[in-house]
Amino acid sequence: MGRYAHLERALGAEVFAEVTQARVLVVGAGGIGCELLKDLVLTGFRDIEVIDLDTIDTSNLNRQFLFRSKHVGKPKSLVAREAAMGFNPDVNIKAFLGNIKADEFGIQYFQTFDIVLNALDNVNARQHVNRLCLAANLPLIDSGTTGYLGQTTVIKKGETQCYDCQPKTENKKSFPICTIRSTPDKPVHCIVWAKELFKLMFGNPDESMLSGSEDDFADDGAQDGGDEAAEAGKGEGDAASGEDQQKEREIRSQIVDAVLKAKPEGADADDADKVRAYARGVFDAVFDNEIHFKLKLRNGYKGAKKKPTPLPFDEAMAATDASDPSSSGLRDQRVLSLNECAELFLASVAKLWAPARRKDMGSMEFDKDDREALDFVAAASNLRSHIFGIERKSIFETKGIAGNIIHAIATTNAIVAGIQIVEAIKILARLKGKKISHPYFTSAPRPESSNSSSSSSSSSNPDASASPTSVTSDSTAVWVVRDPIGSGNLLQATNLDKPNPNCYSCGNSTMTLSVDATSWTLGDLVDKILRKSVGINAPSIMLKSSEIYAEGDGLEEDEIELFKANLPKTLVDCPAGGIKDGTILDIEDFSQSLSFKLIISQKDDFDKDANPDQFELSGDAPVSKAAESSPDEAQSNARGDDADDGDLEVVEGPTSATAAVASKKRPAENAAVPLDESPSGSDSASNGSKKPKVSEDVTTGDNGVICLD
Ligand SMILES: Nc1ncnc2c1ncn2[C@@H]1O[C@H](COP(=O)(O)OP(=O)(O)OP(=O)(O)O)[C@@H](O)[C@H]1O
Ligand SMILES: [Zn+2]
Repeated sequence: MGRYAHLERALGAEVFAEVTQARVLVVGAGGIGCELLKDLVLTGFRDIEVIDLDTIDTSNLNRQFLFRSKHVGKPKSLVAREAAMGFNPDVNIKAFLGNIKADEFGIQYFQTFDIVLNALDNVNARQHVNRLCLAANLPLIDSGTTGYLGQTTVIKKGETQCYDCQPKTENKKSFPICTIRSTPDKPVHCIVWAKELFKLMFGNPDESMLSGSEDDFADDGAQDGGDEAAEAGKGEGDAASGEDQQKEREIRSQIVDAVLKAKPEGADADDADKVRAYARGVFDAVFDNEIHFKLKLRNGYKGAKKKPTPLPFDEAMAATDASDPSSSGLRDQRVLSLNECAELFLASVAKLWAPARRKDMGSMEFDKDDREALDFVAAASNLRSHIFGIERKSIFETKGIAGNIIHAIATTNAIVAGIQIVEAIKILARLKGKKISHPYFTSAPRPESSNSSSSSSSSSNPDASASPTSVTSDSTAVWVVRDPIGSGNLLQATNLDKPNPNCYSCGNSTMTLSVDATSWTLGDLVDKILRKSVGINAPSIMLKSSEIYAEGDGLEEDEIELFKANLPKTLVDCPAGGIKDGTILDIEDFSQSLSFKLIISQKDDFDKDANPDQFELSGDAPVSKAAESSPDEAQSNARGDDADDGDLEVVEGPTSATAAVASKKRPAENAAVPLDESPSGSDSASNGSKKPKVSEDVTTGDNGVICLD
């Protein structure tokens, strides 16, 4: 124990003993997860399990210090385990390569732990862990970072807000199509355009807004002022705009010809000169001819802050501008010269046409980690930026913008992981009713007024700090901020919020049902639980966004038949993946204006005498929300439902993983602290809402913008 003597002194022998005995689950072995494992082992924790679904990528090595280049391609969890055990071979770490959402990690699995530490990068997995921790009544410590900003929070059923208590508002940014096509004035506009060109050249051209289908013209027409303009009728402007549109169409079809019809086919594709000629043809079409012709139109580039200048290929190749001398020598960190951009454009097209990649031609999707795709987008966007007089960006910066990421910083990850450990120790001490000697651990959260933002609607949790039974009495949410606040602190603690009573995950309307899902049928569930125990009249049951059962008015004959056919099925054999341990059902009764979540916990060892019905139901029965506003709205937000209004949006900057914990009490200086997550991750919007056709990066329509195209 010698190596831990200092910890024993700080924590006291009793609490330290709890640390050595606690069973800890770490979810994620990426940037934060690696730090957590190292910290846990060095703090004396000995019984740890870690789960991660991914393998190690070269790009992880700069901050995930348990990994070395020889580990690239190996499972993160297993390698992290090996490395962490190197710090103390006596610890017991179990590692799983798998998805935390897999059936094997259900409520029963969670219940074997004392505490759960999240080190995840997406909303969906966080929501899942949150719900399982609620169902298993386990304390969860969540964390996240975005660049220099970070945050940790503690979640405990009934005591604090859970991850779903605050609806997540995605930080979506939309760009009008005409900005992307004709009037860019920021690097991001050119990068979005370059991704559309990538789609046109290598992906599904129909999905590229540069393909210029007739539909697009119709849409654009609507933007031009829509019905009113159409009705205003026959003015000269309209005639001009009609003429312009005709020419515009011609220009666009020339581009499409250069990109699609001139594609090197068959043997030509193996001929380097032919591929280069193709790349050159595209260059001429989009960087020279289009600009040249559109400038001649009456309304050409109307609304552009700065008129573009065509860029003939030879001019680009002969350019002698230096690449940014102030930046480092690394190619990705430098702003490339014009000549380098042109060369990179040709070279990346050639590499994307290499035989190994050709099978994906026509279906490629831009991926920021795909070297050639990134080079292409960096080259094309910078060439366009030059044409429109917009500042150019390094490949590294382009990667961030194109992939909607904020680069992770190792130090921030290390800080939040350290805080998670401190918070974990506080909770463990409370759980076991032990006192920690060191004052750091027992100082109560600071008063909200001293550090909260202007929002006053957020309620602190005086109950939690006051109640001796609460395990989160000493717990705080902690913010890592970029600029020192007050006395020079970069860390700021705030009280934990009380649970939101209307939360669909932890609010009153959550019940847990323990049954044997392999023998109970859906009919049993409807009859014994929903009707007899909960008192539902006309239940509708949703499983992962699919309705598996419903009754009541307004159903078609064939629907009724379909639902009835599900009743004799055992729970595990129900549609949409079945109902099993950890499944969360959304139950609704429209006739009573009532809805709640039913969490299933697998159990088959009931005492048949004491419990002849062989089920246990816990939680408060739902109450009718007829008079209240329904939580559905919040729910759909939090799930990232897209409003189906045909708008196309780009998620800019960090999303809300964090809004999660980042409720209203964040320090004012720190306007948006999101958790570590690639906002482009589609995980957060996975409920099958219809994806817009053109592009996820671009939106149609922007009031008041007159669009030529
Ligand atoms: N559902 C899930 N089950 C298990 N592990 C998950 C799940 N979702 C995400 N993870 C893991 O969480 C970790 C998050 O770590 P981190 O944010 O550092 O991501 P990364 O993929 O390593 O880095 P980057 O996204 O910046 O390239 C990743 O290793 C990822 O595999
Ligand atoms: Zn909640």
